[in-house]
Amino acid sequence: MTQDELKQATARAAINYIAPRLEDDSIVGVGTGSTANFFIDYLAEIKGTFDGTVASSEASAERLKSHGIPVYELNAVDSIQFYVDGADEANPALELIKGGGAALTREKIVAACAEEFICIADESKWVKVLGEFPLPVEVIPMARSLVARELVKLGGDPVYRQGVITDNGNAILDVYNLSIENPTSFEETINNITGVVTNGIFAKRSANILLLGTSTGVKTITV
Ligand SMILES: O=C(CO)[C@H](O)[C@H](O)COP(=O)(O)O
Repeated sequence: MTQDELKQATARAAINYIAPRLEDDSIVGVGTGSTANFFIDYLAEIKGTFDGTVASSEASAERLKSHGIPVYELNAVDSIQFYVDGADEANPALELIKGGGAALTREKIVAACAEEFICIADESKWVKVLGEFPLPVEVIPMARSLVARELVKLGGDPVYRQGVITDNGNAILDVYNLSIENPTSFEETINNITGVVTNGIFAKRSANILLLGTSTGVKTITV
C-alpha cells in the first residue's frame, strides 16, 4: 500500500470510531495536514449527524467549509468531544511530535479542550524515541535568534523554516538532532524559553488513541 492509502485507511478508521458516538450537539476538533485532509473529506459524508467543528488552522477551516461543514470559533463552544489529527511522530506512550504543517500551537490548544484525542497516522510515524523528526518550535519573530541560541544550549540544531509564517503571525524553528528521552519535561523546558509560543511535543496532552495505518491493517493503540 502507498503512504497515502495508509493515511486514507487511518482517516476512515477515525470516522468509523467517532460516527456511532456522535450526538446532535457534538463538536469535532479537526487537525491539519494531509491525513487530516482525508479525515475532513470523509467527515463530509456524515455531516448533519453532529453540530459542527473547530479547526486547528485556516487551511482546515477552509476545507471544512468547502464541504459545507459548520466551523466554529473555539471561544464559541463549551466542549469538544473528539479531536482528530495526524502526527509527525508517535511513541508507545502516545506522546507525539507535531507541527510539520506549522499548525502546532492551534493544534495544541484544540487538543487541550478535547475530551478524547484520536491520532491518525501511517506506520512511518511510529518511533520508540521521539526526535528523529526535527522538532518544530513556534517563536515570536523578534525572539528567533534568542530562542535559537537557547535551543543550541539544549543540544539541538535549530533551523529557521524560511518563508513560513504561522496562522498566528509567528516563525518556526525546526530543531534537529534531538533524542527526546523525557518528552514531558523537555516540552516544559522548551516552553519556558522566553519568546517560545509553544513546541511540537505533545506529551502533557498526549493522544488517547492512535489509529496506526499499517500494511496489515489499521491498529488501534492505547496506553
Ligand atoms: O502536525 C501537523 C501539522 O502541523 C500534522 O499533523 C503533521 O505534520 C502530519 O502531517 P501529515 O498528515 O501530512 O503527514
